[in-house]
Amino acid sequence: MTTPIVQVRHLTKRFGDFLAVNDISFDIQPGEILGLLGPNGAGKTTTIQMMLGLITPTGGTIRMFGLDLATHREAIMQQVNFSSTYISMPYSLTVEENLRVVARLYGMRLVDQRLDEVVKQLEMEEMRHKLTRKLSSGQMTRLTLAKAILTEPKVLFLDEPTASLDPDIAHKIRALLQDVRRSTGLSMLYTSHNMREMEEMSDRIIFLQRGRIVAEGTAAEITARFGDRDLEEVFLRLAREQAR
Ligand SMILES: Nc1ncnc2c1ncn2[C@@H]1O[C@H](COP(=O)(O)OP(=O)(O)OP(=O)(O)O)[C@@H](O)[C@H]1O
Repeated sequence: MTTPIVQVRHLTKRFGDFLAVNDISFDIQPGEILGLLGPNGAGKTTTIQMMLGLITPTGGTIRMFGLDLATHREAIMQQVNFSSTYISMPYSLTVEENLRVVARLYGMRLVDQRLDEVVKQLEMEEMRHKLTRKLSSGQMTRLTLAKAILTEPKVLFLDEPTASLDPDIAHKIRALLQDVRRSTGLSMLYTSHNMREMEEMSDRIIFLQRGRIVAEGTAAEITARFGDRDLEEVFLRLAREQAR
């Protein structure tokens, strides 16, 4: 057995009387893509925000690389990055300037070489010198992804990484993430509302409903367990139950 790169135990978040995340435990192995699925309000973003140390858990522990996030956040975050549609970057800077700020924050060396590489991988040549305020939503998604892979993290949190992308570039980005995972052993926690994408990308999936894990396994295992045809049917069933 390999040692998990991420270990989450009994993680809980309460907002007042409301339990947004309710005693969840899971591991992520080196090189594994773990899908985090659940209807709106199930607790996915709250979980990711706790794993990035942006909000403090009410209970439970998060360990990465064998270290406790509560006491080693800075060391852990050097090896972690994330992409989310909610990220905002200074609009008055160009794409390249924004990426250089990220590189500086992470204390990266050999920035020029790495920048060229990422711009090429994400086909961002045309937008490289554009002001961030002038980007389309698909270009903005690519910028947040570039920011996420630029620092060559060991763990990547991807919250809807292909939102607003056209099918062609979304396909290329999924292939790129798989390539990076194969060549570097990168681990990912991945969310998407696109069930086919979740089936394609995730080695394993955890399904959240009202803050609790209600199913865990490969897409095929989860589908079989509920006796449904595909992940989409499982999702609809659990989303409708949560809404009741
Ligand atoms: N700061 C907060 N104060 C009070 N309630 C909150 C706060 N942040 C989140 N919540 C609530 O916690 C629940 C979980 O929200 P969360 O954003 O984690 O869900 P999600 O699974 O990411 O949903 P979505 O798919 O819509 O992004 C929601 O009911 C939300 O209203």
